[in-house]
Amino acid sequence: MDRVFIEGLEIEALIGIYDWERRIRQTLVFDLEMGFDNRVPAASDDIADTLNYKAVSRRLVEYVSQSDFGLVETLAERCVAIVLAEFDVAHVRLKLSKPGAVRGAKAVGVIVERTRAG
Ligand SMILES: Nc1nc2c(c(=O)[nH]1)N=C([C@H](O)[C@@H](O)CO)CN2
Repeated sequence: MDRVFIEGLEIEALIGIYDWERRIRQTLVFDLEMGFDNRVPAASDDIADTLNYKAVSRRLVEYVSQSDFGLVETLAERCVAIVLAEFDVAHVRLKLSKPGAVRGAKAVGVIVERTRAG
């Protein structure tokens, strides 16, 4: 299956389990891979036939900017649910990184892969 990807999408959010984290906004980084048959837009050369990565990015920015969760797991799960429900995507892989959250690590976070049911 072909894929459409979004790499290094930075979004500020209220996220974390500690008191100090509840008082600040932190930058999260989103890397997505979405299963999509790119042969149709390749044949038509029409943006309407694509999985529009700009539209997906905008939707995630809108959602994540307003979100408020303790765990990156929760936010990642909600984001993949939105992508599967609102876009013509059968499969999505999301790497959600929280840079600087652990001293000595460039980033920490989660990777989730979900396939649309049915
Ligand atoms: N698996 C997880 N571990 C941790 C999380 C998390 O969301 N998922 N969060 C924290 C803290 O919020 C941390 O990011 C602050 O530095 C710790 N572990």
